[in-house]
Amino acid sequence: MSERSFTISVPATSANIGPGFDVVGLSLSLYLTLKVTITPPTQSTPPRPPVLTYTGEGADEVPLDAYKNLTTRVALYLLRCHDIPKFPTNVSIHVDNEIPFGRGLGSSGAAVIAGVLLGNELGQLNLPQTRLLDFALMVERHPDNVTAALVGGFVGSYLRELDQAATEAASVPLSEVLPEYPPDAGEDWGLDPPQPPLGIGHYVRFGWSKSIRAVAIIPRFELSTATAREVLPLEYSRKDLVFNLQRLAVLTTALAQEPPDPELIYEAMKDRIHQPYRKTLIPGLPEVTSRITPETHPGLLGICLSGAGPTILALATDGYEKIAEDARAIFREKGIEVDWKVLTVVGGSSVKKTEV
Ligand SMILES: Nc1ncnc2c1ncn2[C@@H]1O[C@H](COP(=O)(O)OP(=O)(O)O)[C@@H](O)[C@H]1O
Ligand SMILES: N[C@@H](CCOP(=O)(O)O)C(=O)O
Repeated sequence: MSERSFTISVPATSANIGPGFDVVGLSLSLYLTLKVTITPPTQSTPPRPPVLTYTGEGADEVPLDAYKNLTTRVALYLLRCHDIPKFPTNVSIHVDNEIPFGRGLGSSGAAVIAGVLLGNELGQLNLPQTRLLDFALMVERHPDNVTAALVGGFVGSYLRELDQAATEAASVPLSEVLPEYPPDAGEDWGLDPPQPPLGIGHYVRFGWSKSIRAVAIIPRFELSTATAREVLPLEYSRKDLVFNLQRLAVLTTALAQEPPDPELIYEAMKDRIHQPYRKTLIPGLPEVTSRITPETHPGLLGICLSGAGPTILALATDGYEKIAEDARAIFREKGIEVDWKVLTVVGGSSVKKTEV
């Protein structure tokens, strides 16, 4: 057996794009990259868990213990589901991450997809993309980020209605899907891991106008997705649901038209399902989304919360700097500093074998 080496690359994502809560996602040009090397065991190299090194966003907080790190725990979940109880010996993983944590740019979705791809490679499982998505959806249970991160582009997805048995299989607590593996437990993890039902997630890729860029205005504070979901109601009025459905139906096609129509898109990126409830967690959100318009900022198409926030996503064909700097000024009035980046819509995740 010879040394194997490969690179996994997963893009950031922006979910929702206004009205498409838990439905649509967009893959963007910031990357989580894993460089992986597997050295064959020799008599003098005793088995060891993967060695993880990490640079970039989150480097000061991410666990480097392979049994605690989100990406490697997801990889181990895949391996265990295929009767492989532990990591192969002598795996080295260097992670470089450009996706900021807890900002609404899909860092956790990217970490989960990286883990699924890592498990698939480590176990040489050759799983099809649809099955990889099933595993990702057992961990991150809203499909918008993980689907866009895996397949790339502007994507809409839904979860298949499952029968009783499959619903139970897909509803197991996350702690059973991803236990915090004790490093000294050897191969004895106890319970068989819960297998994902087949074909949970389904998606379609929409068109995307090549002239549209995404300006990400990124506040310098973290907001966990879990916290930003806790403030949402469990029920909505028919009026609010119809408001969002009308806009989402228009938006998915409007963003593919050449040239894109700001009048149509600005209104179609409005939302009544999640943003109004999240404004308590993101000072400045209503002001930024209402004061920056296509009339005040030529080139702007529409503006919304990115994922669960706090990042603001402005879609535009021009005028990127003015949009971002004016958003910065509004956030500053609330005592919040931001960074901003102009991003492009990119393809999905890749795994490339590298020569050693
Ligand atoms: N590359 C990574 N490696 C390990 N854990 C990660 C990575 N990226 C994100 N995470 C975990 O996901 C958390 C952020 O997830 P979440 O609250 O959903 O925000 P986001 O909007 O960035 O996805 C981080 O605090 C961290 O625990
Ligand atoms: N639909 C989800 C998307 C969360 O995205 P993230 O990038 O903030 O993790 C939601 O709005 O809760």
